Amino acid sequence: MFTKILIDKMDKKETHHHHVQQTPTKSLYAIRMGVQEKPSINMSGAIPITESARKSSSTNYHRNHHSNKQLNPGDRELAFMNRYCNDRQTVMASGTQPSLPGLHYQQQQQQVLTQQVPKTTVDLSEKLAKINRRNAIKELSAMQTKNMQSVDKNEEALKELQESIPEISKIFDVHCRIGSGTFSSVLLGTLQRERCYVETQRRRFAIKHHNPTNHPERILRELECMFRIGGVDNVIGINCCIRYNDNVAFVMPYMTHDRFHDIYRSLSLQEIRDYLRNLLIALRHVHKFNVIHRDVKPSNILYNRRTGKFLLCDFGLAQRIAADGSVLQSNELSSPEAFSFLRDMEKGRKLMLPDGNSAQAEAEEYMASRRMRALGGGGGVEHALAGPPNIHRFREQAGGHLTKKDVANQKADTVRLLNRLRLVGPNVDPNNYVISTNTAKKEMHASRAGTPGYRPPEVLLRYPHQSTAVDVWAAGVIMLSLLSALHPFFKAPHDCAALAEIINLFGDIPVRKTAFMLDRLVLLAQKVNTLDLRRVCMRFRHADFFLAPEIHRKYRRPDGTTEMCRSCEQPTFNCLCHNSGHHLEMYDGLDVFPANAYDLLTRLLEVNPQKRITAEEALKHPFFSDQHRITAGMPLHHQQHILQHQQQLRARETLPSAAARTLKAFVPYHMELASTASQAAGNI
Ligand SMILES: Nc1ncnc2c1ncn2[C@@H]1O[C@H](COP(=O)(O)OP(=O)(O)OP(=O)(O)O)[C@@H](O)[C@H]1O
Repeated sequence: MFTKILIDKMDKKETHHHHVQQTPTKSLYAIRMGVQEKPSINMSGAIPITESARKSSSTNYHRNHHSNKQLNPGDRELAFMNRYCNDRQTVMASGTQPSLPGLHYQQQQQQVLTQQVPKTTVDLSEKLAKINRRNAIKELSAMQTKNMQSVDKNEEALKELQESIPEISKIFDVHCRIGSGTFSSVLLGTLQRERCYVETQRRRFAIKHHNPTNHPERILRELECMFRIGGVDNVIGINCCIRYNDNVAFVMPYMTHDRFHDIYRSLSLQEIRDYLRNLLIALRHVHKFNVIHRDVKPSNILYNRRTGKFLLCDFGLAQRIAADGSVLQSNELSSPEAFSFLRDMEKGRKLMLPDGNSAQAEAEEYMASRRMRALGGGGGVEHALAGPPNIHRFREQAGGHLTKKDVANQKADTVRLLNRLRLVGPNVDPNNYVISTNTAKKEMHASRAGTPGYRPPEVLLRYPHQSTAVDVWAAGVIMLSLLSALHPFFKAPHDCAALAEIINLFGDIPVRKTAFMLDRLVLLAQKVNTLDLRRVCMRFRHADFFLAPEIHRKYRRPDGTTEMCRSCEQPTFNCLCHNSGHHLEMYDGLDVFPANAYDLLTRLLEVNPQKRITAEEALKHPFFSDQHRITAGMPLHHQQHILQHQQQLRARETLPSAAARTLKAFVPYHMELASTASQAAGNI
């Protein structure tokens, strides 16, 4: 049956795709026509255009270019065309023609230039204009195909949900797709019975529609985690679960969140501290249940920068560990555990609480957090990462005139560093890079569940007895991205390369030692030095300063060369090796993070899982000490009051009231579909 569904779907997708490719939309057609109908381009590639039109197109482009993400597809086309026109004008202006007001004047200039410019230049600029036009058309159609595909995917997800669980559209107004992963599509829904409310007062829900190919036991495991663990301490809860045949949807409180990719470079120290604290609170909670989340990564963290709210979601890969440290297999659907769980869920019906995650509730919470901030308290912080105190001095050094050679040198330095971090020996066999030293036990089977780039050494070393330390490592990788402003930090295509990246950063010795302790032997061709995490983070975050020509000139040898460190392959004054023996440029005052941030980072990224800090211990680390929150110049008694308030808030953690155990029972309906589902809706 699965196969049939899959084939049907694939057929549908393919037909649709053909349709998309063959029939350009009206707007594309119009734009194509526009391009073709333009007057033939003269030697300067200029299309007569008034100055005011030029200005407005240029302003539009700049405005749109910066806010392109918020634009709808039509606007994006407009932005693109504006840019296209601008680009053509740039080509036109590249013939040293100053931009002058007035159409008449331009035409005069064109005539003058026609007479003066030799034929070869004319040919060249015509060719350039043609190439430019062709590229623009290509780019435009690619952009349109992408837009159409995303609209298609959105509609496809809506249609699929409504077709596979028909009752959903009797309970919810499903608005759009808000996310998708390997195993599911997540859609935004509001209750139909709240249609009478103003839109902003309607509670919003995230409906996670599992792909029918997702194994039922896996879905059950995720559901169990969300039910038993979720709803408190920054862990996502569940409102209800609806099943129809082989289709399952989880209904969860919706949370507006920021994409990590958009914010990781600009988070302030306080925001980073709050982000990590919230993550560790969530992990401490999950780990209390002897559960490894196994997929801790930014896209599974919902974080709202404005309100400071935080939720850890997606328990699709979670695993329970037994007392002896072995990973428990998920419950079989017919096992007594599964039944007892479903019974518990049934009882959970009565635990329903009203949600408060409407847009209005969110705005109110934001205003409350602003008031708190005004008093000097925590919560979401608006301002971006403030520059270090000595930033001006460094800027002066870095801001000197850059020659082409300087820029090339800068690029080469960074590329060398990235290559050094990502290097994998050419003769390594990716399927056979680690062997077991314990010949008595031949097991090499270990769980690899997780996302590349976030897997810890013990997973890459195929160690079967994994623990909650797996998640702590992933939290460390997130912290590494935040401190270095490099995301994703680890990018290996396979586990062998992933281990190589870890060795390239932490050195071969810690990895060899850990491997030995776990009865493993890593096959390494050469020694690799440990790098200094703080300098690596600073090097990426403040690349401009490390690459400032002034500093490079200061250390250049009389013959024009620069001494390089053979181990980290950087100039010796920028050496990144731990305990470097070189004379280093210290960049004092450049770093915005306190030393204890790097101390915590080192402990989260401890190669040896048995020595790695736990989430609970990490929360007691001085990096999170409240002393950082005492504001200079404010009477202490006032701050005491703030701290008390903060503690009360923290007791609640940052969980929206919405997510507190608002559980609905699992609704396995088939025949009695209408009655049960409506009843479920009534209970939300
Ligand atoms: N409660 C929610 N509120 C708002 N958005 C959500 C919510 N839950 C999930 N999302 C969005 O949907 C995306 C995918 O969700 P989720 O990670 O649970 O699905 P998945 O199929 O398991 O994904 P992956 O395969 O990437 O792990 C998230 O990254 C997030 O952007």
